[in-house]
Amino acid sequence: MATTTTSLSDPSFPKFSSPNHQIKYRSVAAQPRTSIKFRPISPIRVSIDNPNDHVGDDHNKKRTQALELQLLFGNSLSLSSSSSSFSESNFRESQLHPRPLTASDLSSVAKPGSRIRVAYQGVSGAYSESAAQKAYPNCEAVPCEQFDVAFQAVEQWLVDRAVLPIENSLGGSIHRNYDLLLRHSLHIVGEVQFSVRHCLLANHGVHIEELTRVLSHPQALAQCENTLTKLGVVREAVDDTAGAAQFVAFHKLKDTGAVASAAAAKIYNLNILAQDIQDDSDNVTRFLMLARDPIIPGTDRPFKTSIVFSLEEGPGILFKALAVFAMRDINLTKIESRPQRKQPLRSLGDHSYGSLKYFDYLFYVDFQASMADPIAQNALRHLEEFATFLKVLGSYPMDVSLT
Ligand SMILES: O=C(O)C(=O)C[C@]1(C(=O)O)C=C[C@@H](O)C=C1
Repeated sequence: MATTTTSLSDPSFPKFSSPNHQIKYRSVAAQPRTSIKFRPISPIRVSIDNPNDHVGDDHNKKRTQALELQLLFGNSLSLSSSSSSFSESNFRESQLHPRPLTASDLSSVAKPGSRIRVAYQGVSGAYSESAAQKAYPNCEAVPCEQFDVAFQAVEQWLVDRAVLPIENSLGGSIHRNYDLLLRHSLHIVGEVQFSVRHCLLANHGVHIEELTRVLSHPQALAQCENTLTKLGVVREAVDDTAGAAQFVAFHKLKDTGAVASAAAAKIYNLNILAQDIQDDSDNVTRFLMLARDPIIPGTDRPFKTSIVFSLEEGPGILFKALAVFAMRDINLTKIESRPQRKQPLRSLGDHSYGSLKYFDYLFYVDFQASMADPIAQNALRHLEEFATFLKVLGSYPMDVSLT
C-alpha cells in the first residue's frame, strides 16, 4: 500500500507547543536550513545570524547576548533568523539585571541543581523524548520540529545536549542524521538503546474496522508493516509519532488512527485499539547523545567509537580499509555508506568504452574500542595512510542495558 506524506500545516493546529516547557516552536519547514525560529511566549526577542555565515565580532556579540538572555529568562527565549536585533526594552531589562558570564556558564556540564536541557525531535510523547529521559534522567526534554533544529539548538547554546535516533532494528538507518552529523560540528558522547513498543491509537468510540488511514513517523510505519497491511489502511507519513496522535485527537478524526506510544495515548487522550503492533517484539531504536564538546574516552568499561571516512576508488580498497580493524581484532558493530553530497559522482576519465562514473561514498563505521586504547589509535593511524578523509565523530560508553 502506498505511503504518502501529510503536512500538518493546518494553521489552527497547535504545532509544537510544549505544555511542560512553555516554549512554542514555529514551523521551520519553509525556512532556510540554517535558521531556527521560536515563537516567543514573553515579549523577549533575540536575533542570531546563521553561525556559518560569518564568525566576526558582531556574531559573537549576538551569541553572547542570546546566551545572557537565556540565562536570565530561561525558556522564554525566542530566536529568529531575521536581521532585527533584540528590542530596546529587552536590552534595558538585561542591563537592569547584569549577570556576567562565567567560565562555568560556558562549560557543557550542568550546574548542580539545574536540570540539563536536552533537545529531541518531535512533540511530547515521542519515543525520542523517552530516549532523552533514559539518556539523561530528570533532564528537561526540549521538543524540536526537525533534526537539524535539534543540532542547531545545541550549537547555539539553547540546550546542553541532543538525543537523536540513528538506527532501528527493524527499519534500519536514519540516513538524515548520518548526513547531519557531518554537516554540523557536534560530538557523539553516548548512545541509548530504546525498546520501541507501538500502539494503534484512535479517538474514543472509534472501532478498528472504521479506520481507513493511519498516520505516523515513516520509521514507525515501516516497523508495523505487517499489521498495517493486514488492516488494509492507507499510511501517511508525518514528522513524529506523537505529532500524529496529537493531530488525530485535535481534529477528532473518526476514520484515522495513529501509530504511537502508550504515553502519547495518555497525553492526547486517545484510545489504545491495539498494543505491540510492531513486526517483531524486539524492536529497538539506537539513539545518539550529542554535545558541543567530546568526552574524554576511558578504558574502564566497554566503549564504542564512531568514525566517517572516504576512500579512493579501486578494487579491494574498502576491504583494505576494514582490514585495519580486522588485523587488530577490533569488532565492527555498524557500517553505513552515504553518497558524498558535495561530489556525489566521481569520473574515472576516458576509457575506450567511454568515461566511467562511480558513486563517491562516505563510510560511517562504529567499532568496539575506545580511542584511549592504543590499538584503536594505531588502527586509525593506519587507515589515515590511505583514506582521503577521516573524522572521529565520538568515542563513548556503549549502552549495554538491553543486552
Ligand atoms: O516519532 C517518534 O516518536 C520518534 O521518536 C522518532 C522515531 C525515529 O525517528 O525512528 C524514533 C523511534 C522509533 O523508531 C520511531 C520513530
